[in-house]
Amino acid sequence: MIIYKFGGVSVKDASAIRNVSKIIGEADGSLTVVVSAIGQTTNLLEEIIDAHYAEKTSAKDLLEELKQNHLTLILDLFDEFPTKLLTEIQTLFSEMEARISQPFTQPFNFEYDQLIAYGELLSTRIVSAYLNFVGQKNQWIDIRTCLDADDKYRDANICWESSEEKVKFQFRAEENSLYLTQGFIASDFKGYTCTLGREGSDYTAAILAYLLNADEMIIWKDVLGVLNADPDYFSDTVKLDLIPYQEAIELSYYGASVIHPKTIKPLQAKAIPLRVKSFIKPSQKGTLITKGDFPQPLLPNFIVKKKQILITIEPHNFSFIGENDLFFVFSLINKYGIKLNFTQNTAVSFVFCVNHSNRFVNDLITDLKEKYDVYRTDGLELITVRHYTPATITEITEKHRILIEQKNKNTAIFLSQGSQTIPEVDCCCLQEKRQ
Ligand SMILES: Nc1ncnc2c1ncn2[C@@H]1O[C@H](COP(=O)(O)OP(=O)(O)O)[C@@H](O)[C@H]1O
Ligand SMILES: N[C@@H](CC(=O)OP(=O)(O)O)C(=O)O
Repeated sequence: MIIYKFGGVSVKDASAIRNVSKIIGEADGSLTVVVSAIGQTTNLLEEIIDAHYAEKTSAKDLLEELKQNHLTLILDLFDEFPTKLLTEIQTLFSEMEARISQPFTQPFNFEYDQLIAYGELLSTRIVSAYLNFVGQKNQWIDIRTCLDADDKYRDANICWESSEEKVKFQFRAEENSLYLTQGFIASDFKGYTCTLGREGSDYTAAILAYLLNADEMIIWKDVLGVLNADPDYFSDTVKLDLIPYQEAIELSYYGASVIHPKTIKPLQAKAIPLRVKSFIKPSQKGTLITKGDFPQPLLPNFIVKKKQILITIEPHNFSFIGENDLFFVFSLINKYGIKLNFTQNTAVSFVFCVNHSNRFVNDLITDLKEKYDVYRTDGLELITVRHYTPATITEITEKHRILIEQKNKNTAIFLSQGSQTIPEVDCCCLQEKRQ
C-alpha cells in the first residue's frame, strides 16, 4: 500500500483536481489517498464559526459564500450534471446550516470540530466523484468510522489500538484498490467528530501509513520538495534531496510549515519512507525523508514564524520565578491548549511566544494577571536557523531588530522585534490616548 496526501492547494480548483487525477493514474498498486479541504475552506469555516460564536449574522452569508465556491468548482469540474454528488453536497450544507441556525450550546472547541470537519467531507466527496466519473474507480471512506481519538477537541490524540483493526479492515489492500479519505478528522469514543490540529492531514496520512504498514507515503505540494527556507519569504532557496527522520522532526518542530510536526514519528517507527513531491512537476524526485545520517554538507535552514505574541510575566516585588510559578503557568497554558513556540526564563521573569491566531491568549493573560505583572508584545517574528554559520548569524542580526537570541549547538532562534513592549494593563488606555 502507498499513501498519498493532497493538501488544500493541490485541490484548490477544477484544473488542480484534474491534475490530482492524473497523478493518481500514474501510481502502481494499491493506493490510499488522503485529501484536505479545498483551498482556503478551513480558514473560511473558522470565520463562520467565529462569526456564529460572536452571534453575528455574517455567519450565514459566509456559509453561502462557501457553498457557492463549492458549487462553482463542481460545475467547472464535470462535463455532465453530477446529480448524485450535488445531492450529497447539498445535504452537507443543510447540516451546516442547521448547526448555525441556533446558538452553540456546547463548549467552543467541541462546536468548532463539529463544523470545521465539513471542509474535508466536502472535498473528498467531490474528488471521489470526479475520479469515479473519469473511470478511476475508488472507494470513499469516512475516516471517522475507523480512526478513533480522544475528546481533546481541536487537538485530539489518536487511540492507536482501537483504530488499528478497523483501519486495516476498511483499507485492506486488494489488487489495485484505490481508497479516498479525509485528513485532519477522526471520531471520539462517543462518536462525535474531533480534529487532530490545524494542518493535521499530513499526520492522518502518516497514521494510516503506520497502521497499514505502507511501503511509502508521498505528500504532494506546490514546491519541489522541502527547501532550506520558505520560498515565500526567502529567495535562492535550495531543495533538500535527503533528510533523516530526526532532522525532519526538528525542522517541523521549529515551524517548517511544509510538514506537520506530528507526521514523522509514526513513519520513523516503521521506517516508512516519506517523499515530499511537487504536484506541478510530479516526475521530479522531490525530497526523501528516511532513516540515515545527515547528508553532507549541512545547509543552514531558515524557518520563520510570523505574527508572534511575546508574553512576559514577572512576579510582583521582583521575587524569583520558581518551580511553583512554572507549574502554575504551564497548567494554565495546558488548560487553554496553547502551543508555545519559544520559552526563556530568567531569575525574575518567564517569557514565551504564542501564535497571534490563538483565540485563548487573552483568557490566559487575564488568569496570569491574578498572580503576576504581565507584558504583551504583538507583531513579532521568530526566526530559527538550523545549522547556522557565523555568516548566517551576521546576516540575520544585521537585517533584523533582535529582541532575544537563543542558541544551542545546532540551532539559533531569534525573536525579531516589530513593535514596542507595553504592559498589557495599559494597552487600552494607550490606544485611547492615541486616537
Ligand atoms: N522549508 C520549506 N520548504 C518548502 N515549502 C515551505 C517550507 N516552509 C514553508 N513552506 C511553504 O509551504 C507551502 C506548502 O504547504 P501548504 O501551503 O501548507 O500546502 P498544503 O495546504 O497543500 O498542504 C509552500 O508553498 C511554501 O510556501
Ligand atoms: N484542512 C485542514 C487540514 C490540513 O492539513 O490542511 P492542509 O493539508 O491544506 O494544510 C487545515 O487547513 O488545517
